[in-house]
Amino acid sequence: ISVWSNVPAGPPDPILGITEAFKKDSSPQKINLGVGAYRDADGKPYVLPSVLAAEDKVISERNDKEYLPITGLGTFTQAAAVLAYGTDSKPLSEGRVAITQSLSGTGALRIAGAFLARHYPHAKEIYVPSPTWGNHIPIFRDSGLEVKTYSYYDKKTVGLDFEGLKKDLKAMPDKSIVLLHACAHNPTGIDPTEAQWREISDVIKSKGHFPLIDNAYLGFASGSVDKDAFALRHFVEEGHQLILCQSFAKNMGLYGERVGTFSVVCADKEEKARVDSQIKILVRPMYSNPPVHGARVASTLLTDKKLNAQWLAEVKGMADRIIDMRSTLFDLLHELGSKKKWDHIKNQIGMFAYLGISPEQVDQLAREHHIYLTRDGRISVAGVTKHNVRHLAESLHKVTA
Ligand SMILES: Cc1[nH+]cc(COP(=O)(O)O)c(/C=N/[C@@H](CC(=O)O)C(=O)O)c1O
Repeated sequence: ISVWSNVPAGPPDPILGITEAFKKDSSPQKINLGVGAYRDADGKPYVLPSVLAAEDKVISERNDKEYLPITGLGTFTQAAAVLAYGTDSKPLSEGRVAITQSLSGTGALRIAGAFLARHYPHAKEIYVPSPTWGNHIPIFRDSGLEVKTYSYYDKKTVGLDFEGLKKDLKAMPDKSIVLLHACAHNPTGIDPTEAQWREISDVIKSKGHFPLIDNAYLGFASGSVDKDAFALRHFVEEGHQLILCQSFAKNMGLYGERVGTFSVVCADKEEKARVDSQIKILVRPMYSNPPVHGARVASTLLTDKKLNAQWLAEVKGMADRIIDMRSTLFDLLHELGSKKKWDHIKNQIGMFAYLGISPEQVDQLAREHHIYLTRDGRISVAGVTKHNVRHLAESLHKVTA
């Protein structure tokens, strides 16, 4: 018998599998609201003009294609760190942030899982919000950590279960590892307020928990980098020694270029050097060194003043279009006479809206209305446009009336 006869057929990815189903649908009315990838006003993939301009500049430099260092392109990682931690970040100015380029956000999270499993002395499990981005669970499980959850979403209010969240943080063993979404929580689109972030930081500090911050939407959520970086920068100012995972897939539209960073806030320069050495020991046998093109484009966008200003305007443009579609969908549902409360569609932030509908209603939207979204009722608002928002509103009204 074949050597692989014991390999079972596995299920399609809950998110990427939606796109497969969408592609099979021949209806001209079909809408893909599954994968969290930005679409322009015509529903097309969007390559930011500032990215194209940066790419032209990179290509004109006729660079070589030598290996990058294990931790990637230094000009990129330094600039990416400043973007996230801020120009006046103490740990950065004191030279105590160890950082490596990563294979986008997923790669950064995988390095985080492996680093914590190997070096974190107090626990071998990680607490993630319930719900969280689907891929978080296998990333940390495959890294050798046990995955547990803490309360996050309140079905009744389609809002944050803040009391439950604090209760769970207090109930965890001291020094637990806690995953936090820096902004634009996936899949709910529900973020703590600044006041709630301050309380969360206090509870985490009182318990000595370790914050692992996933920042996949910096600038893309509110349109302002500084606003979206509030939680991260507050935690750093409060003295938390955290890990940060950055992705430039969404805010630069560099999805397929796989551009991100993994960084660790250390106690001092000497510790940073030790941590840096262990990051290299982890990465070298994982993929040796990262792809160079996307990092050069991102580095140009972060360091060239004119292109940086253009890029920030374009990120705000993407955020604004999504925010506009939230209001349009809300208004249309109201116009159609829906009796349901849909305020959460407007109040949520970032790429996604968590509709609060059932898996059966999700199936009905696909089967009867050719609208594709993940079974948890999450839609990528980035996939909603002026052309398809009426079909979406009418269909949503029909399945929830
Ligand atoms: C919270 C979060 N963190 C990390 C990532 C990783 O993205 P990367 O391309 O590795 O930088 C994603 C991607 N989320 C969307 C795409 C996907 O599932 O891969 C999504 O939720 O649809 C996240 O939503």
